[in-house]
Amino acid sequence: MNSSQDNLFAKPYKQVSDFQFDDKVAGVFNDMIRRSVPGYGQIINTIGDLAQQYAAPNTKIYDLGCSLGAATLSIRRRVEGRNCQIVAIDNSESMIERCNENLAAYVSETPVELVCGDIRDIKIENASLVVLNFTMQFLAPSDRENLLKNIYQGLVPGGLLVLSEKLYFKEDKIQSTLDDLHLDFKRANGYSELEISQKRSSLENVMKPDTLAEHEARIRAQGFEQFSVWFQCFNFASMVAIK
Ligand SMILES: C[S@@+](CC[C@H](N)C(=O)[O-])C[C@H]1O[C@@H](n2cnc3c(N)ncnc32)[C@H](O)[C@@H]1O
Ligand SMILES: O=C(O)C(=O)C[C@]1(C(=O)O)C=C[C@@H](O)C=C1
Repeated sequence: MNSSQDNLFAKPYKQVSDFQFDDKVAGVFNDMIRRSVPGYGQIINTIGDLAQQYAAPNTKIYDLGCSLGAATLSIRRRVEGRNCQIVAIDNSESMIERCNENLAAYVSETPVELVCGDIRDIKIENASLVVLNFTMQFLAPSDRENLLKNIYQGLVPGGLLVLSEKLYFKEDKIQSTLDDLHLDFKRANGYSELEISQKRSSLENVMKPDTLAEHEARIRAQGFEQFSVWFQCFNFASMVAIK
């Protein structure tokens, strides 16, 4: 996938503005997320494996907050021949434009409906798999329950939700220990102290992580029968829930 190197926060800003998924971010996003989220590549590959297990014939698969289409591409490779339709949605025009190019680079018989829109406004229907890969953390906390309701109602029985998120920990020493490990991961990937601190300020008002207990309680409250974390590295986790 095409992406320039992320140096968006490398020069000092007098005032750091709130993080947005604009054209600048979309242009470096593949590099940014791989250097910022431990296990991202593994999570993308595993979403494909889960699609192979869960995508039921003649159903839909939703990739909510698809960005450049990494999860959609991973899924599409694994569900050929099942008459599935993938619906990939993002409200950033720059992401959708680039996602469209990325999808067009590979031949596939599985159609992808690419939607530039808000995931809070669409109706999920006849879904065997719904993916929220580091997207829900950017919704206002008050909107998260409704989104999960919509997902639960739109899943077929036995359907799967994959939810990946940055986590917050209520226990202060655990929070600071795992946060420090994440910062070391970013340093090891070449980010400077200035880049790390400016990006942190930029995300502060925009990205509001929940605790794992909050995620589990909200998911189970919708009626999901089974729930587990299948991946965790430091303060990043990916969860599965089965209807
Ligand atoms: C961290 S990125 C997701 C990464 C992507 N799922 C992946 O696996 O590479 C979050 C994405 O969610 C999108 N987003 C945030 N809020 C949204 C909303 N309300 N509706 C649609 N997309 C949204 C952003 O534009 C951004 O592209
Ligand atoms: O928490 C951070 O420092 C991050 O950079 C995380 C994160 C994410 O989890 O989505 C935030 C914004 C970018 O989309 C890439 C990574």
